[in-house]
Amino acid sequence: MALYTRVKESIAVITLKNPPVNALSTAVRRGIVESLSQALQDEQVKAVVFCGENNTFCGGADIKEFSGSMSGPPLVPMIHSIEASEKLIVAAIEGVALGGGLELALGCHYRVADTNARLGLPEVTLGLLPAAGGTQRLPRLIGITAALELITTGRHISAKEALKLGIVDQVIEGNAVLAAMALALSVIGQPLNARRLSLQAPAWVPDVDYVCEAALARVKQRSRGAMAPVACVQAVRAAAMLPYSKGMEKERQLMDMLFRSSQARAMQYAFFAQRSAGKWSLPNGAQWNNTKARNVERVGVIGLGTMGQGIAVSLVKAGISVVAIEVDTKQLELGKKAVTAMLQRYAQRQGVSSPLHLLKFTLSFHQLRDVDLVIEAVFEDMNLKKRVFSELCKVLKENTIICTNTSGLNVDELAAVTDRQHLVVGMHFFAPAHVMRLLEVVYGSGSSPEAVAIAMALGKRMQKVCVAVGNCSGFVGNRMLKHYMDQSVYLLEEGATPEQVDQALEEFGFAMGIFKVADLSGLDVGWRVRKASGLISPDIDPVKPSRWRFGRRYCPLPDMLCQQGRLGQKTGHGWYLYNSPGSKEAKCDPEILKFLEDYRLKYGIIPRRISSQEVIERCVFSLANEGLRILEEGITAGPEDIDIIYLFGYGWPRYRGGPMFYAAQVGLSVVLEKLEHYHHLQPDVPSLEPSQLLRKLVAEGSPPIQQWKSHIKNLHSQL
Ligand SMILES: C/C=C(\C)C(=O)SCCNC(=O)CCNC(=O)[C@H](O)C(C)(C)COP(=O)(O)OP(=O)(O)OC[C@H]1O[C@@H](n2cnc3c(N)ncnc32)[C@H](O)[C@@H]1OP(=O)(O)O
Repeated sequence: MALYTRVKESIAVITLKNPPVNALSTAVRRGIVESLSQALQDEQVKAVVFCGENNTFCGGADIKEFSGSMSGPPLVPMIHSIEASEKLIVAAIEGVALGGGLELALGCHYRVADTNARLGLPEVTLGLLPAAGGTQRLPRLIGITAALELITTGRHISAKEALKLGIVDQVIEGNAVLAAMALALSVIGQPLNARRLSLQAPAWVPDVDYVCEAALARVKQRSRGAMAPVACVQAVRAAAMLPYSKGMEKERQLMDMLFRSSQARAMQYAFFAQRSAGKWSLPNGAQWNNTKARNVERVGVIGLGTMGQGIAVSLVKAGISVVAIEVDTKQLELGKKAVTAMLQRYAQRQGVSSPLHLLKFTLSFHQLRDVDLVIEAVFEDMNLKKRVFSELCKVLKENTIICTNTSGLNVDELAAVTDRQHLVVGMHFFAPAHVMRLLEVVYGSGSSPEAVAIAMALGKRMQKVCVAVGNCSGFVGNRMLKHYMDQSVYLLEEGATPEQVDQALEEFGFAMGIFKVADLSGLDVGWRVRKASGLISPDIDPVKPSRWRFGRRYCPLPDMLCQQGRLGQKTGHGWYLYNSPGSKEAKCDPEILKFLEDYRLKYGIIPRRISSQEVIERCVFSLANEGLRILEEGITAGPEDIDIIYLFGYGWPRYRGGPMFYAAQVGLSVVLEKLEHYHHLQPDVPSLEPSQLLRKLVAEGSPPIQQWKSHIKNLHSQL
């Protein structure tokens, strides 16, 4: 709703009330229309101030309403009547003015913001465009180029930047509502036409066509198949080329197309999935709102390799003191140099003072005696990690949390060597740890809810998107990835090339195809894991290794590449060829094509043409199938957690929602049918066998993804 109040005789204040972000729900829009009409009818009122309750102007349209049938006053005519008002209207922006919230403010004649306010048109991140006049009014206010940048990225900007761009008229420290009233009193009576953005022409740009074409090329390259950024450019171009009313018509047409799209549904799902992952819960009933996390101020980081460096940088950026440990002076100096350089660059870019005083580098475990939490980031070796954990217990305070950054080792086995199993959790960062947003917080069978809460809260402070997951081999992300990778190499055996598989995956929307990713990470990473798990042993023929291990299909191609020293980018060749070791541009390598041909000949495999559809079905459905198994086992609380892991850690295209959402969108019965088909063709690949949960969900009529949790609960109670 909206609250109407009269102050200072001649001023009416309309306060949006819809906690927590005053989204423009049906009730709020009704309230605005009624309050505005009251203000316009009251002869004593000369000016109106719009503001939001609880120092939050407005978070935009109510996204929850998008999935139902919309009712109540529509935004476009509502904002138009604000702009057309004969009485002066000022927006007092505190907290946020986002999406429809900013569009409402753009309909007002003046805008005042407080110094901490954030503004933006983030509709593109929801698969939409600013369709309440935002694509037409903003270019008229700040010019085509700046509007294109803001609308196509959805970036939030500070009040300071908004002032510089001309979006707000004043930025004040203190009460924006009082400042808006003061501004209103100082300009009452002045003509308003010059303040009505729909009546203005966008500032002239010498070559609008060129600017828009360049923007189009940029967004197409960046968004990898997402429709909304392209539509945003088209709408802004209409603002540059057409009169306001025609531009609005174009905005509406484009919005109609986007609003109905599966991409918009996926991105709106992703918005709520991200928030749902933050509301973690454990199988024992502990959850985010019934578990207190004590504060962490000092953290120890053990190991300053690539992961440790990134973790230390993220911690310091969050204002946390770090004691960083290495085994010898040389490693310590190397780590120190890298961390210091990263933080200095960060301070320079942000224009802040360097936070290096928060860092201490040492070789001595004794320096850890005061820390509240440690993150172990040593080499991925169980025995080494166990040794580190035992040593830590000798020096740490008795309530210090011990976290491991393992990417898949058993957290319970590690906890077992400590004197505090309840205080041990996994914090699985993704490389590079100071850049990647994802953090899997892994709870073991003995981890206390408090330890999980502390790790989740620390991750959030480090600006990570945290997902609580149970302890299993590879946790969630890497466990699922294994099946996706297996299918991709089987496809090579059967006739595909690395480029063909990668192209299909990139067209699907992945940031990078699987073989390019493997070359980037280094093929030896997986090789080491396979050696440790007994899949590679000295008695296996290196020239013609078996294609089966432990009774299951196995593809030895990656091992054979490693044996040839083809480890990826770092050696200048892997699945692709690179100009030199370390260079990034992947080129098709004729040697690999020959190698694959010889391999198929040696094993009597007749190559066949493989379609992009088959690549996607086999790689993506086997990934989703494993995700369903993870849900079945209760490793995550819901499908949203899995999707967030893939969106933030594995370059999954946001406009496809995540693997679980994608499976639901394609249709669970289709996924089931395809998996049955591929499993029939590959009976020696157990992971292709449709999961029990998939069969159950299909049998129960393929409920929407939001209802899966209750079906999973029933599955658990039947087990
Ligand atoms: C056409 C389309 C038009 C005209 C639009 O306006 S589309 C909407 C455009 N607006 C946005 O995209 C803003 C979305 N919201 C955010 O970015 C953030 O929520 C925030 C910056 C406004 C606040 O961030 P934060 O303080 O971290 O809080 P949360 O993100 O956790 O949000 C708190 C709860 O509010 C719910 N929420 C937030 N925005 C909306 C919204 N626009 N509609 C409906 N609900 C919204 C959010 O889901 C959280 O709810 P719970 O999970 O706590 O139930």
